Amino acid sequence: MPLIEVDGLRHAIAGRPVLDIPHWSVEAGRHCLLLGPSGSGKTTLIHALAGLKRPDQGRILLDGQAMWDLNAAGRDRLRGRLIGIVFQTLHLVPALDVGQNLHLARWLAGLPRDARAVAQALDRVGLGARLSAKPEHLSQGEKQRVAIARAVVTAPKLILADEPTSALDDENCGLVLDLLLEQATVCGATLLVATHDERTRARITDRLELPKLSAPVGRAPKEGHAA
Ligand SMILES: Nc1ncnc2c1ncn2[C@@H]1O[C@H](COP(=O)(O)OP(=O)(O)OP(=O)(O)O)[C@@H](O)[C@H]1O
Repeated sequence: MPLIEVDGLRHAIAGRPVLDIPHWSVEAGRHCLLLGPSGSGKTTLIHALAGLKRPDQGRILLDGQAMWDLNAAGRDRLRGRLIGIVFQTLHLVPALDVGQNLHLARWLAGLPRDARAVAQALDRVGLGARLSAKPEHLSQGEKQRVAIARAVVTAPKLILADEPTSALDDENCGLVLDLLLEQATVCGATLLVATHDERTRARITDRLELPKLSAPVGRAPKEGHAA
């Protein structure tokens, strides 16, 4: 059974078409790349899948549930139950230490407090010793690993990772991909990695290629006016 099923998905931003996906599905447990040049709508699709940005048209089924038929609270619950997200800009909460960032993710997912689950998730990314560190005291690579640990501390069925490697050198790119694949396997999760990083192509063979639907413009036109 598909974990992700998308039909007739269309979205425009400021009058410019960004997404047009007639049909796409990903079977449970598969690893899939979401490929496309900068501006092709990868982040927009990740946010639509996660119930964070409503698409203009179309249907998104996650584990058989229609994400956008739910109200905001229902979407929050479905996201909490099913999805772990590694955001492009990581979004660690700077005022909270590493452990608290992971506890917050579990709380937002409606899960009970579980210090062991948090410690295990950090151990699995090699950061067990940094539980009490604030994000500002971590290197970029360490922050990225915390973001991965936070995405999997809820034992999600779907891991969404938005451009997790493009800012990394070859060695760290390989390490982060290894970690994502390993964590997906540990959780038995479906993994979707959005990227324009060519180095990821050899590691994950399933793919959705997004075309760029319209040329970039210097300034976004007003809502409702096509570029
Ligand atoms: N808030 C916004 N206002 C205007 N245009 C936007 C906004 N957000 C996104 N866009 C435009 O929508 C298009 C798709 O953006 P999106 O971030 O989804 O692409 P992407 O493939 O993830 O790009 P990248 O690889 O650079 O992160 C781009 O052309 C972008 O400029």
